[in-house]
Amino acid sequence: MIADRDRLATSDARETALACVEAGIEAGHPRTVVREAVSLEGETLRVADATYDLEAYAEIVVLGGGNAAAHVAAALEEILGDRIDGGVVVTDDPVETERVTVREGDHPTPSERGVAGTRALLEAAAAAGEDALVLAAITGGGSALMAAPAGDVSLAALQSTTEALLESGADIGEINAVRKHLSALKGGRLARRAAPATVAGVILSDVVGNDPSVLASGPAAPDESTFTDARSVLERYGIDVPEAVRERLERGAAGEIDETPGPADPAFERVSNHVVADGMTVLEAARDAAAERGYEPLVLSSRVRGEAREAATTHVAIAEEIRATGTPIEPPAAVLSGGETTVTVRGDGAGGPNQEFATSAALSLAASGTDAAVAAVDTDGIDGATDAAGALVDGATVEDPDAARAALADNDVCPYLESGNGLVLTGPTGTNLNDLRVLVVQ
Ligand SMILES: O=C(O)C(=O)CO
Repeated sequence: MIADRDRLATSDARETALACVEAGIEAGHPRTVVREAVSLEGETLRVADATYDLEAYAEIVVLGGGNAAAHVAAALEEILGDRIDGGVVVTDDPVETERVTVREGDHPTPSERGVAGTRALLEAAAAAGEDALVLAAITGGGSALMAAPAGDVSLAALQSTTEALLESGADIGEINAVRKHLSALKGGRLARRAAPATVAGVILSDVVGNDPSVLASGPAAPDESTFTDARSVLERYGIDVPEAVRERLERGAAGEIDETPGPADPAFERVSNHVVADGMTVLEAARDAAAERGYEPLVLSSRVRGEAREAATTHVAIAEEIRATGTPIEPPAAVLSGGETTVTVRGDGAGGPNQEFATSAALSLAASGTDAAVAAVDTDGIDGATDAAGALVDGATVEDPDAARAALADNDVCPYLESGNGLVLTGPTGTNLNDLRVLVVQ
């Protein structure tokens, strides 16, 4: 899965960090987690802890989107075979399916083809009858991939708003509060389109806390955020948006446009959202891989967030403590965390949160002389808007601390890491369960 693995795995600590990354991503792949969470016995379909009597439904369709949505659709087809009548998913990681139509879109910036695919998805949702069972394959990346600009908002306006939001340092709940109010699908509007069909969300969570209304901007979840919240996010982060976006949010806040459907909306009477995998799925597998290699594992949290470079300093401090005093665990040890850090972009370069985390960690490791390797990856294989999943570093990565600091200052760590042989390249992994960080302390 990791390109040029041998070149990267130059020490036992680095090898172990890569093994943890691979084990975590593999454990979170839909072919694994969907098979665990979904099963068919006779006419009873189990999705997580819910059961559906298939005799009650005239058709079964798979609808959704996200980086891993086609893999979810393929896994559902394996389980349900020709019981699936059709469906549409929009993704940037296509895979062959027999019955569900896979439409390609783009991530992290929405595109024309994504809009076209999403139109087909909305049409399929509207066509689902009262006696249909909709399996909603929803995964991270869905917000950009399932692009359906609402009202007078153009695709170009949605693209520039998306880019400004992603660079602002706002968290995913804040970003998606805005996106939900610019969309014909997000914020529960897909479920409203499909109602009164029964909807069972099969969700891979890449958001801290697994809130289905935030995940992929909650196409099938009631939304409690408001137009006013969306305006506050833009104000809080000083985000400039095109006129049509500003006007829509203003009109919505003034009550001139319908709010996204909330929990009391009848559209959700037959909807249940099931999270079948999340960041902890990845962390548990990575923890086991570390233990198998003789490293004492310590899972810190699946909920780490905040500015990537600062989170790195804290993580390295924990590694330093382990090395210096054996607290809270004795080396050799592997410290693991998940969640999603952010980058407040001030410069004009290439990189992503995991690459900034790794660069900042490498600087701290070099400064303290700590013998540790650090891997930080986005489990979908795409960190920021680069081709790298993230990076693998140690204290030796930073030969020139000033150059590393300059790369961070310009948010241009991707070329810096590339020149130091630090980038981890996987290509699209088929899943998306947030970030994984592994610190292996010798
Ligand atoms: O909203 C999205 O698309 C995300 O990746 C978070 O789920």
